[in-house]
Amino acid sequence: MKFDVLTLFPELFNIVMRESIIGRAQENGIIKVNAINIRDYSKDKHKKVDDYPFGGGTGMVMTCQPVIDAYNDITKDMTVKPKVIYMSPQGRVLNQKIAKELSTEEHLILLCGHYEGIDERIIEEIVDEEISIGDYVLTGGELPAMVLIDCVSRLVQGVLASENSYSEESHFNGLLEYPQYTRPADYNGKKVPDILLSGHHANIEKWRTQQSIERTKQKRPDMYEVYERTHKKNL
Ligand SMILES: NC(=O)c1ccc(NCc2cccc(O)c2)nc1
Repeated sequence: MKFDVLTLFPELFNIVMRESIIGRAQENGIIKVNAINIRDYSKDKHKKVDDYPFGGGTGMVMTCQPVIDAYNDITKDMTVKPKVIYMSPQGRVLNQKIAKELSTEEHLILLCGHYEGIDERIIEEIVDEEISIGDYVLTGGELPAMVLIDCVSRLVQGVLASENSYSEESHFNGLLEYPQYTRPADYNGKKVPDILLSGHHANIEKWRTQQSIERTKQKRPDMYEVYERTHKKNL
């Protein structure tokens, strides 16, 4: 899966996306993250990429020309135009379901805005979808783009060590994750629940499911309400 990222700060991606699981997935050729510097496409003699908003107001707006020219350049040889996602506070809020949908795409283009946003005509011209990582405003779309790349990439076949490592985890099955323990079995007098040391896998699975349900009910009643509706017969 390939991500082309249109950004004013490509170095951010070159450093962060080279580390850990995403970095290894790039080395293995499963994922490719290609950061493109929008500023390189500015035709302004001072390489300006923003300007004052018409109608007044504080802050600056990203101009059309550098972004549209960058998009046209990276897609000029593509027969199928990839989906363009603009990271914006106005977007559909990212969740595990959306991440799963996006992980089936071969190629995504992510557009990172800055300042107070981008000229609306960019959205009309090239953006297919706006996605937000939550209801708050950041200084730029780069962190949201990295969050999206991380949560989508880990669902791509071969990125995580084992497929089922995400199928049981939080949000994937509509529940929060059960508590996890590792050695030592007794840490400062705090013991690991006996059931987990029993080696009885059927009982362990039952205990874990019950823990997930209880945690979801307590921490995320909104998620529990959906789970209850879809599983009411088993509860
Ligand atoms: N919640 C998010 O996903 C998110 C995304 C981007 C962003 N900042 C850049 C920006 C972009 C557009 C308008 C705007 O006001 C600010 N901040 C938060």
